[in-house]
Order: sequence, then C-alpha cells, then structure tokens
Amino acid sequence: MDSSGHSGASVSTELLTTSTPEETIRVYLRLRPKNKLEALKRSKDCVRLHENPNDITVESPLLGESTFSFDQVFDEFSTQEEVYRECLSSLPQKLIQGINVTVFAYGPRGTGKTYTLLGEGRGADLATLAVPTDEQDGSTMDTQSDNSLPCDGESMQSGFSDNKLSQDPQGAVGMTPRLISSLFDMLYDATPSDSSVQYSIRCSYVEIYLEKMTDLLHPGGGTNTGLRIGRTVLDKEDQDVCVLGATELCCLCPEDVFAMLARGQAARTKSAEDANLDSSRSHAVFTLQLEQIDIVTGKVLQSRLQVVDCAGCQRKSINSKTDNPTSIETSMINTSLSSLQNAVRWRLDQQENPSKIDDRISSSSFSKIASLLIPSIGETTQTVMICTGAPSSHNIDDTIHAIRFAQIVRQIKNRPQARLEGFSFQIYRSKLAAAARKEQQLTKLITMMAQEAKYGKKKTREPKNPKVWDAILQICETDKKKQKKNGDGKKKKKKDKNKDDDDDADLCISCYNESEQQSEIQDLYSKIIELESNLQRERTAREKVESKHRDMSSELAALKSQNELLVQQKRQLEAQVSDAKAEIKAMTMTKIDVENRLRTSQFRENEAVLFLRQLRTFYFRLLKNKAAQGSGSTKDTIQEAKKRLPGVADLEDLLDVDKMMVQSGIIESSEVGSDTLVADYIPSDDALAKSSMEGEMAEKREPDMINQQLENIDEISGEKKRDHVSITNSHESRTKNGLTYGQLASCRQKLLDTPAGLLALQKERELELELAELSKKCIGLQNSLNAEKAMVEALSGRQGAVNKMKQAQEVIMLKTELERRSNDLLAIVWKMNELHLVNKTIDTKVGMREQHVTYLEEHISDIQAKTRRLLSQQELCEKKLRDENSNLRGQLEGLSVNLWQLGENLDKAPVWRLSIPFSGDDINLDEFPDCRQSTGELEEGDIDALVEEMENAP
Ligand SMILES: Nc1ncnc2c1ncn2[C@@H]1O[C@H](COP(=O)(O)OP(=O)(O)OP(=O)(O)O)[C@@H](O)[C@H]1O
Repeated sequence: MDSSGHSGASVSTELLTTSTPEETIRVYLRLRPKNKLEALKRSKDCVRLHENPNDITVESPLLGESTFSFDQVFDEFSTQEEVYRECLSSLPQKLIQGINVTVFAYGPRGTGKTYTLLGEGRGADLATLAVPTDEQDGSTMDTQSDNSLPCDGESMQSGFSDNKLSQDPQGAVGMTPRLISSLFDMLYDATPSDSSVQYSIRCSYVEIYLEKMTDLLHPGGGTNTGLRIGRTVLDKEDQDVCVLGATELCCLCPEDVFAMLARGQAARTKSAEDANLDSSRSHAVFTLQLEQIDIVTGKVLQSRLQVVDCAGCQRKSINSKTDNPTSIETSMINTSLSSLQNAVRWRLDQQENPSKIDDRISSSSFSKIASLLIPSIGETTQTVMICTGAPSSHNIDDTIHAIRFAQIVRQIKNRPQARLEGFSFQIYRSKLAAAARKEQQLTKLITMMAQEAKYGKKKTREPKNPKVWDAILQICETDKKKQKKNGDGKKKKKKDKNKDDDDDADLCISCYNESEQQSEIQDLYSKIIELESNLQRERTAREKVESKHRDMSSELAALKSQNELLVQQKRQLEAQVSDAKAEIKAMTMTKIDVENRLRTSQFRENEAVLFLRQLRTFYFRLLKNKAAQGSGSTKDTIQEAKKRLPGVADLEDLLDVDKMMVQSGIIESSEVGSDTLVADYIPSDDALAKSSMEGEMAEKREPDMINQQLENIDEISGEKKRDHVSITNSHESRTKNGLTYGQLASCRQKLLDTPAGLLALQKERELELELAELSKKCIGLQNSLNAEKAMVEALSGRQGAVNKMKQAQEVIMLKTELERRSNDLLAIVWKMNELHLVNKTIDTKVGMREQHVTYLEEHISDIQAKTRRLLSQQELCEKKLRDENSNLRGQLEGLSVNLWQLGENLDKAPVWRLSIPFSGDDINLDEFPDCRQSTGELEEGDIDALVEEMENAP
C-alpha cells in the first residue's frame, strides 16, 4: 500500500490481509441548521461548542446541562466535504484492504441523517449523477449471482466515467456517493492493464419498515416476503450478516451505484410530519460487496460496505391514539431502536466483563436493525457512527437521548480485520460438486419422506420404509448436537477438513430451521410489540391509579399525623385531668377533715354552753340557799362550789355571771337576774347522737363522698355545686339542736373571732375558692376533652366524606358532560332537521328550475327549428338571387363591348372588355351582418332576442 492510501501496487500483485489494533468505534456529532419551523418558533440554541472540537455542552430545561465528548463535533456550518474528509475519507482504502466497513447514522427525526448520508433532497441529486444508459436496465442491472462475475480493471475502466462529484458545485452530495466515487477512483488507479486481480462489486438496498424487510430494488416483487437476515459463511469463527433473498446488482461504475441508490431511495417509505416534511419512516440498509480475486494465486479478498440510515427516533409520541398509523410507526421505530440500544449495551457488557456472558440475551431477540448492526459493533468491522442533532430547544431532549446512546457506542472497541480466503477453481468445483451431491441426497430424502407421509396418511399403518425415519432421526440428532454446540459458545472448533461436507449439510438444515425460527421469531416479535403496547396502556392506567393512591395515602398520612397530634393532646389533657382529680381528692380530704373538726368544735361548744348554763343555775341556787339559810358569805359559797366542782377556776370574777353570759350570747338580756327565766339548755339526745353519728358517718362516707365528688366533676358545672349546697344544708341541719339560730350564730361568731376560728374560716374560704376554681378547671378540661373527641370523630369520618365527595364530584362532572353531550346531540339533530328542510326546499326549487329549464329548452328547440327553417329559406332565396345574378351577368357580358373596338391598343390582352361594375359574388357580407351565413346554431344574444320577441308576441 502506498502512503496516499491507494492500495493499487499491492492489490495488483498480491492480495494481503490487514488487521489494525483494537480501537474504539469512531463517533461523530453533526448539528444541522435551524429549520423553518424552529426559526418561526424562535426556539433558542441549547448547544454550546467548545474550543476543543471534540466537546459539546447541551442544555435542556428538563435534563439540565451536560457536556459530552465525540471524535469530532460538526456545527451547522460544516459542509459535506468537511464531514467526509474528517470522518470517512479513510474508509475506501480499508475496503480495498479487505476490511468490512459500516457507517450508520443515528439521531432524532429530521436532524439530517439522510442529508448526511445521501445529500440534499434526500438523495435527489443521485439521479442526476447517474448516467441513465441502457446498461443500467440491461446488462449491468440484472439480478444476483449471475451478474456477480468478476471483471478486470479494463472493464471497470470502460464503465467508469469522470468523477461525477465535480458536477455538484454546491457540494451537497452525501457521504455514500462520496465513498463510492472514492472507492471506484482508488480501484481504477490501482488497476494497471496487466493486473492479475479482478474485481466484482455487487450492491443491494433494503428497508425495514414496521419490522418487515422490503427490497428497495425490487419493491413490488414477490421476493420481499422471503427476505431474512442470514450469516455469511466465509469464516465460521468470524461471522457477518447479510440479507438473504435481497436483489444484488452488479455495478461496474459509480453511476451504476448512484442509479441504483436513486431507484431505491424513490421506493422508500416516507411520511410528512411537522418535524420533517419528507420524513423516512424506515431504516435503510445499503450494502456493497467488493470481491477481489487474484486469478493467478487463486486468493480472494472479500469486504463489504454497509451504510445504514436509521429511522429517526422520537421519544414523545405525536398522537397518543394507539391505532393511529403514525403512532404505530413511531412506537415500532422506538421499539426497534431501543432494541438496538439494548444490543449495544449487551455488547459493552460483554467487552467489560468477558467472563460474565449473559445467556438470557440472545441475538434472536433483537430487532432486525439491531441484528444487522450488532456484528459491526465490537467485532472485526471498521465502524463509524454519525450522530445527528438539532441545536434548537424544540426537540433538544430527543437530541440528548441520541447523544447518550452515541456515548455508549463510543466506548465499544472494534478490531478491524481483513479476511483472505484461499481460492482455487478445483476447490471451488469440488465444493460445488459436494453441494450438488448433498442437494441430490436431500431431494431424494424429501421425496421419500413425502411418499412415506402419503402412505402413512392413507393406510394409517406403520411406515413402509423405516430407513427414512432413521435418516430423519439422524438429521434431527445432528441438528440438536449443532444447536447444543452453538449454545456452548462455539468453543469447540472442528479441525478436520474432511468433515466439511457434513458440516455443510448441517448448515443447510440449520438454515432451514433458522428460516422457520425466523418466521416464528417474527410472529413472536409482532406479538411482543402488541403486548408491549398493551403493557404500555396498562402501565399508564396503573400509574394513574398509583398517583391517585399516592394522593390518598398522603392525605391519609396527614390525617393520621393530625390524629396522632390530637391523641397526644388528649393524653396530655387526660394527665392534667387525672392530676386535677388527685388534687381535688386531696382537697376534698382536707375539707372533710376540716368539717369534722368543725363538727367536733361545735359539739364542744354545745357542751360548754350547757355547762355554763348549769353552772349559772347551780350558782343561783347556791346563792338562794345561802340567802334562805341566812348564813354564809358569798366567798364561802364559792369556796364550797370550788370544792364541789373541782377544776373550776377562781369564780370571783364570775360573780356577775349574767353579764358575762349575756355578753357571750349564752343567755338573753331578759333572762338576767333570775335563774328561773333561763331556759333549760338540754341538747336533745337526737342532736347529741346525730352530732356523734354524723362524725362517724362522715368518716365512713369519706371515700364514697370523694368518689361522688370526683364523678360530679365529670358532670356539668351546675351539678358540682350541689355537694357544696348539701354540705351547707347538713351544716344548717345541725343547727336544729335546741339552740336558737341566733344563739348558735353568736356562739359560732365568738368561736370564729378567736384566732384559730379565723384561721379555720380563712382556710375554709380558701378551700372553697380552690374547689370552685378546680371545678371550673375541671369543667374546662371536660369541655375541651369533649371537643377533642368530637374533632377526632369528625376527622375519622372525614376520609370517608372526602371519598364520597370525590365520587359525588365525579358523578356531577359526568352528569354535566352527559348533559352537554345530549345538548350537543339535540343541537345536531335540530341542525340536521334544519338542513333536511333546507334540502327539501332546495330540491323543490331545483325541480321548479328544472321544469322551467325544460320549458325553455323546448321553446328554444322550437325557435331553433324555426330559425333553421328561416335560414334554409334565406339560403334558398340567396341561391335564387345568385342564380339570377349570374344570369344577369351572362346577359350583361353579352352586352359588353371589346376595348379594341373603342380604339384601345392592347397587345397583350386583346380580349379585355370594359367591365361594368356589379356586386354579385363580390358582395362583402361583413358589411351586411344580417345577411351573414349561419350554421343553424343560435348565439346567446340571438336566443335572448328571440325569447324576448316571443314573450312580446301577442
Ligand atoms: N447539515 C445540514 N445543512 C443543511 N440542511 C440540512 C442539514 N441537515 C439536514 N438538513 C435539512 O433538514 C431537513 C431534514 O433532513 P433529513 O431528511 O436528512 O433528516 P432525517 O434525519 O433523515 O429525517 P428522518 O429521520 O425523518 O428521515 C432536510 O430538509 C435537509 O435538507
């Protein structure tokens, strides 16, 4: 190979295999200029180019800002020439070196994939580049193998015209024509006249639309149904793919290829969407097979160029209706492209973890485009990816999605390698013979099987020839073994070349099985797509339900937290209530204690009053006795009394007993002076018993009373005071003990005047106040507790109410919708009735018009007939006139005089006569329009005039 990249010298003498070191797939990004729609919408630029041409920053409102690296980024001003020079110019040389080359364009819709690969107008220029000669339709454009005969450099040369790209001044021609032109240039340069190397170039062009393959070179042909993806059998270790059954055209010059591309491009499936007015909705795969055969050495070097124009990915569906054809197309494209993405990820996984081979994924589960592209990713092919994108914000998320995929592809490593096959005509012939033998055997076998099947069906007996079944079983076993061998990762190689024939047979059978499997896979694939769309629907429904569920859950959680808060508050309040209850209990105990003490003191007071009264009586009796006896002094009496009443203090100060007792309120002032007036103060037994009993009962009653009081706390505030009143009443009841109320009151007042009494009173008041306060507090607490309870109940009932409310709202909405629809329907019905009426009226009017027209037509035809008659009469008259004229002329001629007779010397015309002017044939009819000759047809004006005439006629 020379440094210019032309492999001519080496190719012409000897074919050499080449292999290059492992390298990552080259991935380029090309941005297109804003289209009209984007300019109209004034969408802003979302990409930022860096100084380094490898990097780009993309900003999306949804996905944020991210920076990506490529082998090179081409902005919207880049030309086709630049892109070709930087990305693909080295590829023709690789092809000549025997390396398989794949170029694929990937990107969102309308971002310039087809523009980049084929050129302006989606390859419309190709037709002008191609030379429409008879050769294309005839000898060079025939199908497949027959025309794949090798041709030497001279025949190439003869079919090869000047470089057509020079005819493209705008330089809009795409990558594929450039590649082809360059390849032919190189082959032409590399082929001296004495070269022993012959070339053959065969091309095919297929599209994949809705997962069905179509032959673009034979679009209406029956072969389309049989198209399937197969493996090339050149090297069993390193297999490539091909489309079996596709038309292959033998091309001798670039024009042949351009014409073929133009033909295929015209047959591609397109649809006009807003994103791209001429959008291709299919994946297109162009394949060029280059075969270089050294007829001296018998070596053959095969390589293929594959150019794939992927359909544009579009993540958000334009129309959500699933049965819409556009939507189906889009979903199919997205499914097939996501399969391609999965395949690439799987390959990357394989490369990163070679030990961990994922058995679950097999290439049979990939989409067709993935199956075709995957052998070029991570294998021995030289692969270039051109990712296209739009810089505007309009569809930036789709661009980012494509860029992310490109980033994955960029991590995959390929090891481009050429495959050189030893070739000799003997081997070729022997292979052919072996294949023919095999075919014969198989045909025989199939015939026997058919007979066997026929025999078995009719007679329902055992098969006649068990050998056939043995053979079938053997084939099946071989097939099984082969499948198992494939499953084991193809680790074992068969080195024995003598078994080649058997292998070929196995291959045929597996191919047969493979075709069945392919059709099955296709069915399954369509089923999967259907299921996926169902799944998508289900998912959307589920998401809706889930979002509803989430809303409800969040509402429930909020309610729960509210509830918990309330429960906590309730607990706090309950604790407060229990504290208050304990306090009340303690207070009540204290109160009861104080009351008991009060009762005891009253009892003592009663006793004291009794004692004092008795003492006074005794004192007065003593005085009386002494007075009656007339002996003794008061002092003696007192002394005596002292003796009789031990413990009595010095009574001298008590001499004025009455005064002291009146002052103490023990006796009335009226009682002063006489002891007889003093009423007996004998506390009744009842009072005494009651007093003592009440004390006992109060002691017993204490716990009951406390409980009662605590219970009463729980009741409303009014009830609480009852205890207090009852206590007061009991206190009042105790006053019925013989003493007057005033006495008791004064006595009590006296007691209360003492510091202890004052303290007790104060204590009592404080206690009462505290009790009142506590009661109030208790009531408040009870009220708030009741309120909390009510609130908890209300909240727990609220969720149900919310659901009901929602349902009710939905029902109302549906009702309104129904009403609206029915109103619409009524309006439509009214409109239809109206239209019906209008229609009817129009019909009657039309009928009348038709009658009128018929009437007019009849009249017109009458008039026409009359006119015709008149005209014929006129003609007759004219004819008569003309005849008469000619008669007259004859007569006049007879009367005319020769000029020579008048002395005129006319040598040349001796017969000339003096002509008398006459207007016979020379009449100018234009001067007499009424006398114009008529064809019998009436002019419009004439008809009007006639109609008017008729109408005016009497
Ligand atoms: N780099 C570019 N320079 C100028 N015009 C471009 C460029 N790229 C694309 N265009 C224009 O954008 C439009 C869409 O391009 P094209 O049809 O190639 O897109 P696509 O990606 O193949 O679309 P689809 O996926 O829908 O088939 C065309 O009118 C084309 O002329």
